[in-house]
Amino acid sequence: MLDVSGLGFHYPTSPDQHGPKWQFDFTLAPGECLAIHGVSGSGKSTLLNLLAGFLQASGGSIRWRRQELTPLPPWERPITSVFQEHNLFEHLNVADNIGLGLHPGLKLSGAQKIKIAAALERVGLAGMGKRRPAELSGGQRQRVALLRALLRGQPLLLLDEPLTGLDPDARHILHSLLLEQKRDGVAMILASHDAEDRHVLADKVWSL
Ligand SMILES: Nc1ncnc2c1ncn2[C@@H]1O[C@H](COP(=O)(O)OP(=O)(O)OP(=O)(O)O)[C@@H](O)[C@H]1O
Repeated sequence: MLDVSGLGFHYPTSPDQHGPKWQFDFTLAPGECLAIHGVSGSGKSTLLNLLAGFLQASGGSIRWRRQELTPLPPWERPITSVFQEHNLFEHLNVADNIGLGLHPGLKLSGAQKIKIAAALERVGLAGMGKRRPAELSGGQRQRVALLRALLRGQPLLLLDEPLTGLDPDARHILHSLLLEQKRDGVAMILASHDAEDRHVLADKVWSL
């Protein structure tokens, strides 16, 4: 169970200004998806960045299976994030970008390489493992970023508009991939403006 309690945050602003402030409280069970939506600037990315550890909360707690996560740096949290900037490494090919999710030093077994090729095929990118990210379309890069995240196998997944701009076929494939993750017990938080994504994936919808 993810238990977020009294998680507070405000962006530092100049002393005579008062920036926006948030306090988040919610729980999420393994396999559940919480969708958050709201107008631009309502704080969706702020919440995801707090959970991922890219922003430090001013108070409150984030507990996963009773472990307190707030003191941990992002890489020690049981969390994978897929944010809007896909953060692919341009000097690595597609297969190696995904392989980083399996082994940070890219020491991959034959079985892991086969797993990467199969994952690429699953999302309609068969045979594209040797390409560089610059040789892919925006939607293809998005799929690579999502695969890298999923193959890491972390129990918590944070998704910031992961399917925006994809064509209907690609969306359909990624919906079934994400539903599979839920069945495997992965808990997810999805920031999405898209009502269909929320309808297909979310167990709870929260308007910020
Ligand atoms: N580094 C920052 N310093 C000060 N204020 C910030 C900073 N980053 C974001 N904000 C402000 O915090 C608020 C929430 O921003 P956030 O990016 O979380 O919104 P969002 O709901 O994800 O928006 P969008 O849907 O446009 O991505 C906005 O008013 C924004 O201007």
